[in-house]
Amino acid sequence: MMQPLKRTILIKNAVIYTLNAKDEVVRGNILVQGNRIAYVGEELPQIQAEREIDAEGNLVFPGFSNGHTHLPMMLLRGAGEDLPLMDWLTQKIFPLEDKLSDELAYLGSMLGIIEMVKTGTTSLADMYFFCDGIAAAIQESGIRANLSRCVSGQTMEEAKGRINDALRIYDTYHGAAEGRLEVGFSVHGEYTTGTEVIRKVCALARERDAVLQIHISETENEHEECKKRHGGKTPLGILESLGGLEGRVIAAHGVYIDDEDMERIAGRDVTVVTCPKSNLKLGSGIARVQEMLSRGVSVALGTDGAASNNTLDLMDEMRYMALLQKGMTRDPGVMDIRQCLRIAMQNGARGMGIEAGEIAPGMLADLILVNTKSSRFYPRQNAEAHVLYSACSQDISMTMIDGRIAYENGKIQFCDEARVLADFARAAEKLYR
Ligand SMILES: CSC[C@H]1O[C@@H](n2cnc3c(O)ncnc32)[C@H](O)[C@@H]1O
Ligand SMILES: [Zn+2]
Repeated sequence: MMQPLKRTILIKNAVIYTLNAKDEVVRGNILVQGNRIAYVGEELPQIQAEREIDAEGNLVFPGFSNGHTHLPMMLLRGAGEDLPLMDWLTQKIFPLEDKLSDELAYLGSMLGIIEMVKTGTTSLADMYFFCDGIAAAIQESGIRANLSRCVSGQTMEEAKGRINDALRIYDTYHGAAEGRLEVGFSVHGEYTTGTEVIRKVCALARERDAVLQIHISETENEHEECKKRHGGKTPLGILESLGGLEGRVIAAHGVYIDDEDMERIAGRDVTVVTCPKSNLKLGSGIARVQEMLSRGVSVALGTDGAASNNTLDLMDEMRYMALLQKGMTRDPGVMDIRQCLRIAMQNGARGMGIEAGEIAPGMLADLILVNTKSSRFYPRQNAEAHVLYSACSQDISMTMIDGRIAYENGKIQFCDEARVLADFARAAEKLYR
């Protein structure tokens, strides 16, 4: 018998969907040592683990990765309904955002992370303001995140304070939380931000090899107005001309990116994050995900904020994505199950440069257990189809992030959920007063 090791967790008797290059499914065991996966296979490691989990009847997958969200917008859920994007933003969201603070952003983020972890999310890319509050929630909860302070403004004068704050957030938090928190840079969108400001933020990201996140071609109006203002150039065309496609990019939404745009970004370090529910709810449209994939564009999945979704549940989101693409293309053969799982669990992590999204030795231990006891998993023949088409996030029995159990059998492990909910409710009362 080997010596006991610190923070060693042995998950036994599971059906493991590795999402590795060979797409192997293993009936066996996973050894987690520290924050990484040490072993995956049929053999039972002869080790005295700190914790043994008998996962009989459970499936293991990499955790979901949310490629685009705004955590504090949990506070704004239900605040603006049945409106198109620009009216939603200007009439409902911006006035409430004027009343936010770091304390509110912290509470909104804590509740958002609780919802995410309960629904199997292990990493996220957030762009917002009040990033000190968001960073506190990320650090306290144990989730993995790429965080960026959003910059907008037509002139450098207008954007200067925001750019300085983005740099302060980078200097303060990049690499914090034992490396779980990385900091990127973000631009709200071409339509709210002048070209010199975009150029500057792109350069800051590139110089640091940091991720640049931006809303891109979310609505037809945004896409067409950009072309009118810039001699036919699309938002992605503008970004390219400003040096924005040379580094690592998360392009959120991409509903209207055209064939030329797809050619522009295929093979580059650009991940288009599709947010199907937010796009449906705001009446923005349906992204051409299948077309992007067939042209070699990397696509990941995001929820956007809880004010436009209105959940942060990627299992639900993944199903919307699959069904919409089949319906839109009138081809049930597109978006097969493994491809959907990769988009929801692997591509976001890759876009953020996170070594997760695959259950394999050496990878970060970010994974979920899905319990198959409910009738939703019967008949027993095609469990992965049930995960995509009939399961619900309540079937997730455990979420592990960085080798730590963040959620297990209905209970959040990193905080007192009832206390967070009570604090959040009190703060929201004041916000809406
Ligand atoms: C970039 S975060 C700051 C800013 O963006 C607003 N926002 C949230 N969701 C969307 C969206 O889908 N498109 C455009 N802008 C969005 C948020 O309310 C903040 O003001
Ligand atoms: Zn957004």
